[in-house]
Amino acid sequence: MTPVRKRWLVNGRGRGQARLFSTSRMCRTVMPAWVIDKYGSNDVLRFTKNASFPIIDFPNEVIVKVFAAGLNPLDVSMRGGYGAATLSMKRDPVNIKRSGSEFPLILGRDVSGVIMECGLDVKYFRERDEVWAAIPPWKQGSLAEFVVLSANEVSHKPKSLNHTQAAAIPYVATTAWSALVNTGGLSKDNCANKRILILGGSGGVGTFAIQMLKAWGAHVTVTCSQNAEQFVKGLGADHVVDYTSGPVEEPLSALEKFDLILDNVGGDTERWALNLLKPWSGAKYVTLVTPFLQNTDMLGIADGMMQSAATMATKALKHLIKGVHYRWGFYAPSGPALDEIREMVDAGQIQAVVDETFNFSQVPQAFEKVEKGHARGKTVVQISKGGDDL
Ligand SMILES: NC(=O)C1=CN([C@@H]2O[C@H](COP(=O)(O)OP(=O)(O)OC[C@H]3O[C@@H](n4cnc5c(N)ncnc54)[C@H](OP(=O)(O)O)[C@@H]3O)[C@@H](O)[C@H]2O)C=CC1
Repeated sequence: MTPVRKRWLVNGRGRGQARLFSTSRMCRTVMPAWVIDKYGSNDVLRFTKNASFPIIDFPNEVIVKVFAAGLNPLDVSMRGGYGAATLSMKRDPVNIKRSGSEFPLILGRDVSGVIMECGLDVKYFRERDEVWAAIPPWKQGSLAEFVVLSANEVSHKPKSLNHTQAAAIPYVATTAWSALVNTGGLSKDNCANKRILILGGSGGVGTFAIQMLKAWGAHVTVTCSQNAEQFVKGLGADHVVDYTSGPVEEPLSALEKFDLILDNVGGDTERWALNLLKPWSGAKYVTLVTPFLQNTDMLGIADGMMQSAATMATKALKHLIKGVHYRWGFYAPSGPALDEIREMVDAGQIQAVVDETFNFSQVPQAFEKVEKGHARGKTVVQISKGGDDL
């Protein structure tokens, strides 16, 4: 690890644009991180002090020193190779060329930390700004001391949260925002009196979505285990249905119909959930559990995408005939969405729901916890000393 003085660099690796950026005061080539060198179960996780230090390749990028990292079910799936075909297509070709593959791969989609370095085109952030972000799954993740992100994926962290709390929000928040706002068409101005059903309300996405929708004035019904009932009511859920005490569609069918359903559960929910929507009123069912990445993993990019498009179109048409809209929801990176969410957090409308925290040496245990399921909010790993809470 050789410290180098700050300098300006022109990085010309043939991407068709000159890349000017400043290196850090203490320019390092390696850093501590948890990596995987192949896909598999928890034993593929490996701690190293020699992971490649992130590089600013584009002038709109920032390097963030990670104080806390949130884990998501996606990290467990990606550890096993889920999405590898599609994500490899989106990965930085320079990095792939450097190591010959996507490995060593760093997982971890949520980050809360402080900006250490800004590319020359970055206007909105400065070094030492406290930030949070949801890291796209095709980029190296936050289970490392540093991570590089585009400035438009980053947002200033809510002042009312410490880093551990802040790391519990970005990925589930940007997913819920994308599903409810971009796909579902909801906003703070049109939610009042809308009836929303959240299938799977006690996990990461559910606990965030309940709070956001309540802040926007919606009436929120939630399905969860009986032992999570008080927990989700405490977050604002108006009505709770226990899915463990029998087929959940029966009690739900007895309720007034819904304007939107957010499905965090999948499986056989599609068989009955769309019947719970108000027909011919623009009502939407948005599911986060889609076969998109699985299809490309199994069939290859072209066939997998065609298969997904055909499945999506067939289902959308089938339900459109009955007067309801069927949609797939996806995580979408968005600093601007996180800016809006920060305001709601700092206004006391949304709280971070941290299920359990682990330290940096306990990353395998954190994965085990997420893998066991039954989440009540989020699992967070504290990465570096120096955050206000560490
Ligand atoms: N398409 C996309 O881009 C994204 C998709 N996702 C997907 O969305 C889903 C939810 O994500 P996330 O909230 O982070 O996951 P979590 O693991 O944090 O939460 C899942 C929750 O659902 C509960 N649950 C399980 N089965 C049922 C059921 N039948 N009915 C009601 N609740 C149930 C679990 O608790 P318990 O078992 O105790 O009841 C748990 O609290 C995951 O499948 C994830 O992969 C997430 C982000 C992005």
